[in-house]
Amino acid sequence: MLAWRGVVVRYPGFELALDLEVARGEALALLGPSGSGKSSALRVAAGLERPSAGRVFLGGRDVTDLPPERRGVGFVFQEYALFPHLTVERNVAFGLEERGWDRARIRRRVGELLARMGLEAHARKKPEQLSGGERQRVALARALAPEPEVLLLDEPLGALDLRLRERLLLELRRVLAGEEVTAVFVTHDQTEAFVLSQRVAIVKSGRLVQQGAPEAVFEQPADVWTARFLGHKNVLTPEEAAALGLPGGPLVLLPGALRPGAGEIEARAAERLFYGPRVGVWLEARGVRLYWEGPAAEAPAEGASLRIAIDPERAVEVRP
Ligand SMILES: Nc1ncnc2c1ncn2[C@@H]1O[C@H](COP(=O)(O)OP(=O)(O)OP(=O)(O)O)[C@@H](O)[C@H]1O
Repeated sequence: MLAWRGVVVRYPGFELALDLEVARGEALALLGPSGSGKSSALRVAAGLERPSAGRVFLGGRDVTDLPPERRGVGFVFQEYALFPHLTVERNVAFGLEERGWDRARIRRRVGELLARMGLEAHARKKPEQLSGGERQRVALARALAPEPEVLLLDEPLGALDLRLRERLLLELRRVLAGEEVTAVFVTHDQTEAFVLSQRVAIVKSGRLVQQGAPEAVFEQPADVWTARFLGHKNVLTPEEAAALGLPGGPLVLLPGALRPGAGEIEARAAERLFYGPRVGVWLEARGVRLYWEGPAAEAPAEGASLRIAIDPERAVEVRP
């Protein structure tokens, strides 16, 4: 449905080189740290930026030379804010009027989207009268209104507080499934990428380092950098692995690999962090710092000495 083929974007001191395809109906997350080139990839797909080399395909058609409005993509970018002088419903209707939809059809589509986004009560308000989360939902409704085949979202939950993010995350997930749209979104937050997408593509310094289903990528990261970026805390050098009696390395210990209270390895609970539903404990064992997380009832007390076991089945080898 969407493909970057040999796409290169160059700025002073930076180069993005990308070959990537997104299937029809798929939700793909472009995941990477700040400055890795995710937004550039998205802007090239939207037509907001021309690549220095390579082509962009949409539905099998080469759209590299087409302007954004002729690509049939919807996008939600920070800089494309809502029209401040228009009400919520007029914002959502705007693109449909431009496309010459008849009034009855516009009214139907706008009503449907406002209902889906929980915005009916705000239909007559101006953007300045809305909260950040409501504005984000309007932007999403506006992008979805003309039934684009492809939806491009740059940090769609970027500026929101944690609770609102979680709520909008679920809504966005429902919308993506309900609209049967092909979606690509950019984020630096791995949980957001995991929850929303069927596939994640991880970008580092303008290069794709790994792609796959969220669980597959999490359970088998390509290398040490990717493992850490995805949030793994137990990433062991070969020396640390050897100290713990594990062959090979670098190794990533997957969740569930550490069992406190059983086994041969003597350890000390250096820090106990109460997160609410779960407790995190930093352990020191044979000169190696290890992280365990689980329910409070199973967590060792801070300062306690204990024995731990490591399940070698839950240790995966990664490239340095
Ligand atoms: N118009 C531009 N002119 C010059 N350099 C640019 C331009 N746009 C982006 N860059 C540079 O290209 C690199 C990649 O930028 P890009 O916005 O694609 O990264 P990103 O991964 O989306 O980052 P972030 O998560 O911070 O938005 C950065 O180093 C950035 O400074």
